[in-house]
Amino acid sequence: MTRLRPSSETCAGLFVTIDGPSGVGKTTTITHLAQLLKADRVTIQTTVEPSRGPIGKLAYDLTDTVTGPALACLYAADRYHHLQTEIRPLLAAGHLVLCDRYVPSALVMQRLDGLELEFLWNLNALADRPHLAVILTADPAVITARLTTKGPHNRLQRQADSSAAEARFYEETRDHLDRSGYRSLRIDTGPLTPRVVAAQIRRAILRLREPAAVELAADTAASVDGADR
Ligand SMILES: Nc1ncnc2c1ncn2[C@@H]1O[C@H](COP(=O)(O)OP(=O)(O)O)[C@@H](O)[C@H]1O
Ligand SMILES: Cc1cn([C@H]2C[C@H](O)[C@@H](COP(=O)(O)OP(=O)(O)O)O2)c(=O)[nH]c1=O
Repeated sequence: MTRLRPSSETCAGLFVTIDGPSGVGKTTTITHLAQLLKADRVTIQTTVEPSRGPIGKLAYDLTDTVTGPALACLYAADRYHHLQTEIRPLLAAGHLVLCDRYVPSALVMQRLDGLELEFLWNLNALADRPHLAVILTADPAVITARLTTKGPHNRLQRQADSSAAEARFYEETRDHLDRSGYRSLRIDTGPLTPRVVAAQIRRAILRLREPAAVELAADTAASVDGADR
């Protein structure tokens, strides 16, 4: 199978993506993670897919009425435009880019529409590989409860047993990403507060940036872990 383009190995910044079933806690975790990284004086930019640009808005608005390969192409088109207009320039300028949903979401959500993993992988083959792909998980019952609190937004999220199906497809997706050379980090968020989840991701990011920084920052991270569990 085709490999995704390695993320700008020559770029100055770091590209970190966060995926996981709808309602698992991606957006909440990113808010905490951004706070932690800003306190570390890391220059970060958060972004989201579908993007806030014209193709992203179209994909979001049409998710209830457009299905299958047509919808998959809309999300992929948004991703390529997002990379070109926003993500790559930020990386080139040395930012840490945190993206709420990326290719793994396509490999899961469009499977809920009956598409094959191989088709989706090939459709996204030219999308840059992130330096770190975080996959948040939890027991499907926990995810369903969180999604119910939030309120499902669209046709894909309202399907019967969608949380269980997403959780299952994420397991397959993560195996596939690992075999394809992605560096992934899986976190079971069931027993953890969002701040502890964020602290775990922060440590992985610091390790990527400069291994020596982990030791320097260990005290702070440990106090966050301990205080919020
Ligand atoms: N680690 C966590 N533990 C408990 N509840 C959480 C956790 N993370 C998120 N939540 C709650 O779950 C709901 C969905 O979170 P959200 O971040 O919007 O999910 P997503 O972006 O993955 O759809 C929110 O009510 C949020 O407060
Ligand atoms: C990035 C991406 C998102 N989506 C869908 C998943 C969500 O249902 C929707 C984004 O809606 P949103 O309400 O922002 O979901 P969440 O808060 O759970 O992240 O877009 C795809 O179907 N394919 C994709 O490639």
